[in-house]
Amino acid sequence: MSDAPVFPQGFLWGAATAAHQIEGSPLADGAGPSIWTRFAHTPGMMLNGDTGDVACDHYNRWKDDVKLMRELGLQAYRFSVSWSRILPEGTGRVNQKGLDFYSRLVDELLANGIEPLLTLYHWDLPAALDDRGGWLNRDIADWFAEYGSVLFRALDGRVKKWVTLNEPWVVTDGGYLHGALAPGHRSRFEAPIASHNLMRAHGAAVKAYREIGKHEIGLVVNIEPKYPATDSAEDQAAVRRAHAYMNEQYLHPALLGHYPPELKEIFGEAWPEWPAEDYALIKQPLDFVGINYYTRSVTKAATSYPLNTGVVKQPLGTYTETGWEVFPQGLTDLLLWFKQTYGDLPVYITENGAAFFDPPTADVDAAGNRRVRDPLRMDYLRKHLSAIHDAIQAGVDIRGYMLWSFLDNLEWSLGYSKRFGMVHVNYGTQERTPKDSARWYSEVIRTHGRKL
Ligand SMILES: CO[C@H](O)c1c[n+]2c([nH]1)[C@H](O)[C@@H](O)[C@H](O)[C@H]2CO
Repeated sequence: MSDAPVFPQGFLWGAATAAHQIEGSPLADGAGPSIWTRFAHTPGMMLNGDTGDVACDHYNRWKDDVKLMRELGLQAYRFSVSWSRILPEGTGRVNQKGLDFYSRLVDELLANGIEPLLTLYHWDLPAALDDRGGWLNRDIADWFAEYGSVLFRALDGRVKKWVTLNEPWVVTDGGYLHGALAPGHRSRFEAPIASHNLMRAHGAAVKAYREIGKHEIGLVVNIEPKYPATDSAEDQAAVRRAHAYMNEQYLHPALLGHYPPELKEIFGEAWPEWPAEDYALIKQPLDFVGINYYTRSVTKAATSYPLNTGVVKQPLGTYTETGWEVFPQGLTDLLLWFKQTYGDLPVYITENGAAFFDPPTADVDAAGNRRVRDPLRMDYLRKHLSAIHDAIQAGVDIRGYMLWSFLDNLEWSLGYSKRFGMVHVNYGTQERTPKDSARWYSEVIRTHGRKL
């Protein structure tokens, strides 16, 4: 028997995407605009002026995409729903054609033996709600619960694994503090308010699910291990701030009912005192947590806004096209920290992957088959799956792995310049070509990890 890792029976192997990154047709069939429709059509916001108007045309090609998922042997598919397809004004009137799109998609997945994992919010807030304050308006907790309830009533039972939010940290840090993502605000006063309302909305949606749904619901966070650049007191303190800001800011209130104290230190007068009932709302019992892992940060004290930390590039490190260090050990370390800090709540790795330079068109090999050779991605994935197996062996309850991403897609404000897909997309022709990593992943799934 080879000593290759074998994953637990029932471990769920899949891949992930998000609505605005793959669907295209953002205003089709009565859908309302989202903040990303607006952001992408605001000059200067998107690299090369790219938009999500076409993307991977998944809104029209969804059936063939599900067929390809089956051919690749995926057991699960994590996707997100565009809120403004369901509720064009964000609340009130339901757009049945929007709901029908996702209902058909779920049925097609199930008919092909693929389990749907549905994310309610992957960053594409209805523009109509942004006009009413969006994540800065405390009413958004009710708006989000209303939206979630429409989907819970329509799809629960066919969908058995729900996620409320994808990465509240990125929504806040990118959308309200640094402005690199929609809605493009830059305020250390707005960021804590948006962040807190995101978590209130998460809690309100979980509460609503407990009244309507009969299956599982969780939260997806992006977390990243922070290692001190030196053992100096300044660098250790910088690690403490960076760790609290990214890794504890969302998991602590959701699972422990309080924020880490460092946030008050970081934001100072911009950190409000929240009412006790907010913490009770946020801390709803969860069935699982999704962890999105990409890289680590070697952290030092520095002058930066508002964290006063910096990341130290590793001279011997390997880096991806997005400038992230390849560091699989960080995933094992992080999963052990999660278990030690929050206990034995089930975990899914809901995103893991990398952008490397993949050619814009597929080659044709000697046998005439289109091929995209991506050895760096295969190496990245192999090492991270091995790191996950190490954590499982150490007792972390990891239930599944969703590779980011099923398709090359719109990398937000970086446009189509970064390719994360296991399947190559020729954006000119919309041709899909499974990369070598996809063929390899199929074998990993078929052998429960023995082919790592
Ligand atoms: C900062 O890394 C985050 O964990 C992260 C990385 N990623 C994400 N979050 C998002 O969930 C995806 O929509 C991105 O496409 C994907 C690749 O950038």
